[in-house]
Amino acid sequence: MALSHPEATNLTAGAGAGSNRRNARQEEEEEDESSDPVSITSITLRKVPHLREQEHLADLQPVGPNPLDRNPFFHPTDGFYISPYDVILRQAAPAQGKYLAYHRAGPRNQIFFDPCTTKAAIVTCGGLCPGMNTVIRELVVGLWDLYGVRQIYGIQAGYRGFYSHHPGPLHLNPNLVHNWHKRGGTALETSRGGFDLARIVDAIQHHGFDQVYIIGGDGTMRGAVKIFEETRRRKLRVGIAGIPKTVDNDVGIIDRSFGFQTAVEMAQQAIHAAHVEAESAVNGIGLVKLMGRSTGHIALHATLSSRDVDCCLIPETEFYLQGRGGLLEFLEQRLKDKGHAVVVVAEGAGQNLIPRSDAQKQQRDESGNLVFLDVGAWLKSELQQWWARDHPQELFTVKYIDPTYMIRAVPANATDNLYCTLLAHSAIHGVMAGYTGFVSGPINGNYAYIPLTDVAQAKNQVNTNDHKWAWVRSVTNQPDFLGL
Ligand SMILES: Nc1ncnc2c1ncn2[C@@H]1O[C@H](COP(=O)(O)OP(=O)(O)O)[C@@H](O)[C@H]1O
Ligand SMILES: O=P(O)(O)OC[C@H]1O[C@](O)(COP(=O)(O)O)[C@@H](O)[C@@H]1O
Ligand SMILES: [Mg+2]
Repeated sequence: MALSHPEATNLTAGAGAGSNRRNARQEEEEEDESSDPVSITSITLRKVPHLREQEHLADLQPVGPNPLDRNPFFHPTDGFYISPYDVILRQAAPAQGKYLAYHRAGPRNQIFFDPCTTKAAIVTCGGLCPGMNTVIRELVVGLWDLYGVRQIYGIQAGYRGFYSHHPGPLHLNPNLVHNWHKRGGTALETSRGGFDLARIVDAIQHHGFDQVYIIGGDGTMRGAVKIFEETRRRKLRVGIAGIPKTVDNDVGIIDRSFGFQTAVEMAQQAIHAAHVEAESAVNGIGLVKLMGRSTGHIALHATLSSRDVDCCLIPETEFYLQGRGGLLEFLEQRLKDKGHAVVVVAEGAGQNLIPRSDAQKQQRDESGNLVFLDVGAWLKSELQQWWARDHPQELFTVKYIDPTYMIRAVPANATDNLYCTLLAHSAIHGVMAGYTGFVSGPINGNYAYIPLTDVAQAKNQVNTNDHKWAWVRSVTNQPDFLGL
């Protein structure tokens, strides 16, 4: 029952049966009656930084009770406001009785920002993802309606927008953003690169922003950590919240990233088209490249939902073309059996197989990400060469579809829209309560605050040893490529 985090000695939990969202005090009480000493050995709380922990802000006091007390649509009753002892457990089934816990997200009874003077900034960075506009919209409407904040600004075109004077921060209000959740992309615009820490924090100071909401992927979150650290180094009173955006679902700790479900749905359409093309040709192969630089979640989920896929290739497992147990042998058999085949390949799969010039090996995008070669185009060419070599007299066709931008540029579906709303509101509640350097996100279905540093490091890869991947292989009956 020991608590590993030295600063949270009040947090103790009882047996882990039932809900994984448990009030630690409640569990402490339960523990006396029905303790199961074997099932839990310790809980480690991943504490989220609070403004008050900074030496120069040690005397910071709440500005008052949460304005939701006076909101006609809310009637806070006992348990409405979240206490610091209310935690979310990360592991539904812990290893060796050890749990990681995170602060539960939601409104606190005291706030540390005066809504009349608060000045909030919102920025979107990196590639597009369905739901970005919904998050922006809900940040604006949430700040305005829940807390009465009126100075809300959109930073345009990513991190560089903080310091480029043209066009400058855009004053946002609920009327302006009213319909944004119905639009794909980001109305604030986005960009890669341009991360100039000193100039970004100078701009935060210059404009007097005391809340900064940063929507972006893994690169953006690494930048957000640096901004958070620099605001502390400069002794600023600024709340920084990250909202993880990654269509690939490659961010760790949280259950899934927003836009992912919309992306899987869109991917189905591409797979369906590839299937129709392949079925309608003699020896037709439909080839679809899906997003996923280091993870194959979209490919995996789309494959399992579609059931038209004959082979799913993801970055987490290697594959090879020639010889026994290779892709070509498998496809030859499929064409013989069915007359057509559908292959789904995640963009990061097979990168090690594609020949590269020295210049290509060095190529990086503006954010410093390695530029991947097009595995779909390479695979198409390999398949065509193979068939021309081995079956020169027989008809054959490969129809290659790359739906990347069609998938990520659409508006979020209903589920993702609701998810974006809860994410944005969770972030606002956390910042208003004085938390900083955190990310809001769902863990086992409950919303939590997670230290930015944890999220910036955590990866979420497909576990190729688990049931889901085994199921993909049994559905497709594809080779395991273990003859490598
Ligand atoms: N390690 C890093 N430190 C600081 N900023 C970074 C870092 N990596 C990326 N960024 C910045 O974050 C922004 C988005 O990064 P990018 O990798 O393009 O997209 P994503 O955040 O979606 O992964 C860019 O402005 C980029 O300069
Ligand atoms: O052409 P762009 O805008 O650089 O984007 C291409 C890349 O963006 C992605 O959607 C990933 O973007 P993020 O890293 O921003 O999430 C990849 O799937 C793709 O490789
Ligand atoms: Mg990225």
